Amino acid sequence: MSEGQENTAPVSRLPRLASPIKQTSSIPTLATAMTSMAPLVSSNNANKRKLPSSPAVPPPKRTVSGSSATLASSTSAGLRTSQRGKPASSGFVPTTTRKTSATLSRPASSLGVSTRRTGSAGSSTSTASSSTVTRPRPGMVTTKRPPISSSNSGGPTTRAGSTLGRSLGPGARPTSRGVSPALASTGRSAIGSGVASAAQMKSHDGRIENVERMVGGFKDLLEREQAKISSLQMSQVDLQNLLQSTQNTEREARRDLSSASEELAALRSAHAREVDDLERTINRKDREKRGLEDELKDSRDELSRERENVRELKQTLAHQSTQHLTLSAQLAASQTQLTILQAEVERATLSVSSMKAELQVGQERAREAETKAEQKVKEAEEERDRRIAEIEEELRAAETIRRKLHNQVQELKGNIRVFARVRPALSHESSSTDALAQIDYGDERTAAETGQSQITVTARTESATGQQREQVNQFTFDKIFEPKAGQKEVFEEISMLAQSVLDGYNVCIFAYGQTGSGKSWTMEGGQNDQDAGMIPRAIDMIFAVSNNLKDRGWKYQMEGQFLEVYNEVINDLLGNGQFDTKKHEIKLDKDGKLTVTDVVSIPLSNPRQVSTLLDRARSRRAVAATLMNERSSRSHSVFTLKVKGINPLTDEKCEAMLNLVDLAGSERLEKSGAGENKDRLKETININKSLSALADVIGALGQGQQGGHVPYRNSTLTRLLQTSLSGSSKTLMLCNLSPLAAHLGETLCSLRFATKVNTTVVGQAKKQISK
Ligand SMILES: Nc1ncnc2c1ncn2[C@@H]1O[C@H](COP(=O)(O)OP(=O)(O)OP(=O)(O)O)[C@@H](O)[C@H]1O
Repeated sequence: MSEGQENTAPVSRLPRLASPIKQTSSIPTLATAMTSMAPLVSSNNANKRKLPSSPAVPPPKRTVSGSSATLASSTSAGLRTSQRGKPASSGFVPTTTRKTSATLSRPASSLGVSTRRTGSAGSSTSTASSSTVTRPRPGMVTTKRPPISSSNSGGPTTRAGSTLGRSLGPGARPTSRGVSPALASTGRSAIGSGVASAAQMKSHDGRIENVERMVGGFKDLLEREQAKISSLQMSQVDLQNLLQSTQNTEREARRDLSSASEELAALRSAHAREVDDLERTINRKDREKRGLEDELKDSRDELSRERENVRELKQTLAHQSTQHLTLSAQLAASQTQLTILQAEVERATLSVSSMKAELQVGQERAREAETKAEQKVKEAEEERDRRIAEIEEELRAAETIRRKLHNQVQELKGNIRVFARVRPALSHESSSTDALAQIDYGDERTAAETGQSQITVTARTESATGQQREQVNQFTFDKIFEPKAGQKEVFEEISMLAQSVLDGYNVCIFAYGQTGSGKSWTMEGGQNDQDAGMIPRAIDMIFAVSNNLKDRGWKYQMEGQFLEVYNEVINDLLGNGQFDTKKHEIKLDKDGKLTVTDVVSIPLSNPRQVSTLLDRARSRRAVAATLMNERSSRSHSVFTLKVKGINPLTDEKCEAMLNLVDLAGSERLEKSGAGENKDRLKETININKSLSALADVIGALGQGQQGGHVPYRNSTLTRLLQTSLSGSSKTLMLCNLSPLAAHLGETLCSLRFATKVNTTVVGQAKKQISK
């Protein structure tokens, strides 16, 4: 609330003080009139000395009595108001009131003096004035003209007449109309001087008459003034009474004002508190309103959700009603079934009870039987343990015998054995009869009985005369594998050799044949288990057998190394870096143990490590494309598994090596297509040199040159395989053959080489006993 607004309310609450304000404003008017009249009263005496030059203006009787009446009514109204209620202080003007009182007091005193003088002037006038004062009524001031004679009698009138006579001069004479004696004496003295003429006398008479009229007028005026004075005195009394009551009213008004101010202040503070309270209430209500609006919004949302739920529930209800009907029908059917089943259950319960009784009898019997059986089992276990111990002892003896027999068989078979394997025609190769060479295989039953397999290769040539000639070439080997033979079948024949490694014999299996005849396939094989070649299968088997031999006291340690002979240089295929830059030397100690310097040998604890090892070696192999095979290997690869075994039970030890060799392609120079390429030419020359050195070594061994010279040193390959090609080792050559007619010449060369090896009788294999 603003300052202006605060001030407005109290003012509007003080209408009762309007009358005193009017009264106050009327007081100065009355006072002014009285003040203006005071000189008139006081000038009565002066007028007696100095006559006015014009007739007096009739007195404003109505104004005075009207003012008195207004004043009286205003005063009485103000008093009534004051007595009835509490007048507002703000509407009251004390300063003006005080000023009015002061103004009023002065004329009152002057009037009092004048009244006293008037009273002493004549008893009739004094009486009239007294009666006027004692009965103050507004209409009492009249224009009644007092008789001139009464005016002439009395001191003041005489003094006035003498004064007038002095002013008129010595010529003035007294008149019967009440001219003052002084004036009359003045006229008489003038006449008495006898100087004035008749005209002058006439003029003087006129003047005297005028003066007399003026005197009469003055008297009338005087009377009216006296009447006014009386009236004013009455008014003064009224005013004094009014003043007194006004002062009382003022005091009351002041008290009222004070209490009103206090009340106003209290009201203002209360109002302010109320306003604060209201503002707080409004704020709280606003917050409540916002909260309610939020709640309303939430409620609406919830309502809409509930409606949605109700709608869904109705749908669900309808659906469930349908289901309920269906279920009711099913329930009725089920109850029927239940009744039937309950009957059956009752029957079954009866039979169960009888069975339980039987079961109890049976259980007792079973317990008895169990006790007997446990006793028997215990006896049987003791017998079994005793028997196992006996069998193990027998087994160990049998193992020793088996080893002896196994090696005797191997020796009987010859320490160098030759298998031939013909690969199938590949998908990209023509499978027409003309494309394939005519290769026939001997009877399998005969082969099984004799231990020797035959292969017949028929070569058709045309003579210079155009005659068709047919050359039949028959070869006999330890085993011949037809194209349909899988990796598993081939390995079954090799596994006995691989097992000999665990018996302490050096074993060398090498794949020989022209490029693309299937050497790598036979030795390494494909990626899946079915296509796995001889190397992974041999490793798997050796680990499996070594595990089995643990029961018989054998403990084995194994290491693998993978070397490559390329252009007569040894590369370590497990070495670090992409290319092996180290120079490796082959060393043979006096105990006949062969080692290669600076090659990585990886300890093998499980067969899975071997596939990682083969992948690593394969990526490092020098592979070059030739006309014969798009992925032709131009080097000899030699995988060596070193095995060390110890049997604390039998106090046996053994140490041996398994060499699995994938020889480079054996094709002749003109077939390899390497003639125009120097690198290829060098590769082919080195390959042929090493292979012919291998043939020479085998040939030398075959000629029975025991203790004679065997040309191992003619090639790196024969030096590396020296221990495996000596009489103390077991050697297997796998001769790989192509089925294609186009490769017939190479096939016959390979078969002849293999026959040469096969007929070689190498000395007895010797078990390698480690020291
Ligand atoms: N018995 C087989 N069964 C199925 N595919 C074979 C068989 N033998 C060889 N192959 C396939 O014949 C192709 C040539 O074989 P492989 O690479 O083993 O010949 P290679 O004599 O080792 O040749 P290189 O001397 O150039 O290494 C390969 O694609 C191989 O998969």
